Amino acid sequence: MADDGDMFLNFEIGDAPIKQTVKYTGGRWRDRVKAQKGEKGGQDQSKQASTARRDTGADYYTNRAAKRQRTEDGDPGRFSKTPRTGNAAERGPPPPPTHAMKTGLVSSRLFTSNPVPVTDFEELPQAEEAEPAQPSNAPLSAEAENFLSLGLSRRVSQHLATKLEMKAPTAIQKNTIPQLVKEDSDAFLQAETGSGKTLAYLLPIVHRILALSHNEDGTPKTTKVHRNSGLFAIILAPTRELCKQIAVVLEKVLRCAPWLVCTTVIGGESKKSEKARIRKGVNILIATPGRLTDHLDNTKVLDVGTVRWLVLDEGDRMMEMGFEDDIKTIVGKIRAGTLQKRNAEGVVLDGVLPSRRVTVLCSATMKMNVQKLGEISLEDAVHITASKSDMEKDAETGAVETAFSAPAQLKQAAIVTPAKLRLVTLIALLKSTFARKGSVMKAIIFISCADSVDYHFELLKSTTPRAEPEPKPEGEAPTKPNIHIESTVAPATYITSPANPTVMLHKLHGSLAQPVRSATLKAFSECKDPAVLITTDISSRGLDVPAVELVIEYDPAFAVPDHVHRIGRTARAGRAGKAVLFLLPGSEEGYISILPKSTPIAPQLYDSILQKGFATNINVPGTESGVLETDRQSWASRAEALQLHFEQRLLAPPPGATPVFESKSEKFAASKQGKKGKKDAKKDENKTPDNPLLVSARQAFRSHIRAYATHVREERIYFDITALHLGHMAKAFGLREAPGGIGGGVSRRTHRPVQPGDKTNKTSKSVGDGTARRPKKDDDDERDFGAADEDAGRRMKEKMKMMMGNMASEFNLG
Ligand SMILES: Nc1ncnc2c1ncn2[C@@H]1O[C@H](COP(=O)(O)OP(=O)(O)OP(=O)(O)O)[C@@H](O)[C@H]1O
Repeated sequence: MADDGDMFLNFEIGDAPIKQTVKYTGGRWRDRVKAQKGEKGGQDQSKQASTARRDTGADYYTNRAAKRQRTEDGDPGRFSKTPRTGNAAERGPPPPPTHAMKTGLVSSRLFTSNPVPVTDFEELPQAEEAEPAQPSNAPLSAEAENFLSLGLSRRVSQHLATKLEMKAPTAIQKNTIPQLVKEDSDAFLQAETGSGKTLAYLLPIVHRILALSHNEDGTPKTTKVHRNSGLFAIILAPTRELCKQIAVVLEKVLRCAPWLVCTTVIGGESKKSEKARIRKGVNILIATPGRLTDHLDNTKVLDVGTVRWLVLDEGDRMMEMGFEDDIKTIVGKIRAGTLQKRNAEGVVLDGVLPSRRVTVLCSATMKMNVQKLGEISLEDAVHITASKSDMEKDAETGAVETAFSAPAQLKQAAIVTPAKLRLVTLIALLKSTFARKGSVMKAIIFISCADSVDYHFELLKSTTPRAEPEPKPEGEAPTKPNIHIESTVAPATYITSPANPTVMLHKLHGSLAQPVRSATLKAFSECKDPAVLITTDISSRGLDVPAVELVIEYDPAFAVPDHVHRIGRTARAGRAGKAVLFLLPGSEEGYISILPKSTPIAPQLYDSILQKGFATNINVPGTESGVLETDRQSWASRAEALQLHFEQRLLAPPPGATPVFESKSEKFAASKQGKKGKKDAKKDENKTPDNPLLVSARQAFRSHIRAYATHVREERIYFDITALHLGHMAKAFGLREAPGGIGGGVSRRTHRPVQPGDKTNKTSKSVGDGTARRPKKDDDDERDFGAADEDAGRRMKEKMKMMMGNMASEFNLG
């Protein structure tokens, strides 16, 4: 069945519902055509429609769908590369008729020509049915274990219990702390996400530095230690956010020893002020590799002669981000200098601090590059895991074989959603998640790239201007608006409900200026209202926001270990959590089979999500009634009306502008309608300014498709760009057809509208076929899809060639 409804929509602009010719079904073909012509009121209009139909490529859907049905191999054991197509109606209970079907009003067809999942969902346990498992990353029982018995001083243990409310260690802390307190060997810590690895390495370091000036019982020694006594530890982490987070944890611990000082040196901040802080004296330095290398080269006052610990947190990520050379330089420089046995003030360090330089490598997952990092940085390291039996096994075999998995208490589900329905399913899921106040406080949505994050944030945020803050009583200073979060935090009207009227939307990615990134993360962490963070993989590592109860992978991770880190943002330290993965029907369903799971991942069909999410009205910002008007109150008609609403928003001309057209075919058809020549249409093209949301949608779509081509090689069998239906995927971006310019000269984040708070508008940098190497960055960032790898570039080209051959007219590629 062709997606006929779409072709007429290509002409439609503005908010008002548009009259469409009634679509006739049943009966003989000739009669249907006759009736259709009669309805249209004449030969001319009918001709025009058929031209438009050809131009928009609507026939393509019919042919392609029919072809798919014919080539269906029907082997249920295999994931067919090209999924079956069919109506939702063919797969089970038919969806309620859409309001378009009933009334002849235009709707955006979502439920036709969709691929059918290859999994038999009825056979599988549903997400809700899974038994809750015992938490695997929770603190141990306080009766059985405490920090004092692990060898930490009374001062530190009491501080943890009374001020930080941590009475007992987690399993990884139990196994790490005694080792690092007593021994001086290198260590490789590997444990689940949210299991407390940060304190596992920080506490022994603080304990041993504290021992320079204090006895075991807490009584002071004659030696005094202060910020100028030397730099004793360096902690490296891949992202600025993670560095700041580690610093916050360490500062809390150091409140029991306020004479010790830690600081961060990270990219995106003033080097001058970092130098000044180093000059004032620091005992523990937390840094991103790029910035530390810079300081080692240029900041003379940075003396690493007293450094006893080098911690590499999220080691695999640092390798992945191209910091291998920086890490080699750092390790080399630290090892090169003579180890000072006494500090400048004559305090004897050896015996209390390790008598050699200790390197600690931390990771929740194990990748090949971690082994390489181990070779660069570790010498005879002990492998420490949460389970003693794993450690014993590894010690016996001499190998590091511990499998990584998600925390046992984390509930996981996969929603198999056709591309066209992705956007409305996401909103339905969020709507039902936040339906009741207090049910879920915070959710994180992972999206493939920064452009797409920007677009989804703009699309979902409220369009109504924010209310002015209440005036303060006289004499009181007015609260200053936080300028850093003006463009990254906004109410999310579409996903609210009468019971939960305020949900705050946040966005975070690596192309935002550092003060904006920090302020946004802070706003999300401290938000008292329910909150959603839309983000890239920049937030997948180490981020610890305790109230995150739901993680949505709207775009699957580029490699399985990244998936484990992403879902690990919830279910931390023994808390409950849920993770939902969006997959397309067909080969993507097979991805579930390679995911490490402590509990089964229950695949779910999108129908139930839509049904639940759109059981009630959808709130829409900026309209008089405040809700989305549909003439039928069924979930399916609400879904289609919402999709149409988004498509209309994208096509609405900016205030005071002439209408904007999405494709050449639209321009051509519109020029014919208005009895204009092609020349006039060309003139219009020059005059018509694009709606910024439409520009953003196109850019997001392009970047998303490029990103899709960069899944790791082993997983491309599931994420096959050549099997992706670009037209359907465009719908998930509110676009009526896929924009061109995906495969050719790829420009790096340039067409994105500049937003307040963004870093300098990076100049356009064409990288030809997308094969250029990633530029070396000052610091952390997420993937840059302008510079997709060579292989991805080739596959993109293949895909484009294939698409060009079949449907150049539909997608306007060229
Ligand atoms: N002994 C403890 N008792 C209670 N809570 C703890 C304990 N140790 C750590 N936590 C809490 O557990 C959470 C997760 O800790 P942390 O961020 O160190 O985990 P992680 O293992 O490094 O996770 P990831 O691999 O995701 O980076 C933090 O909120 C921390 O405060």
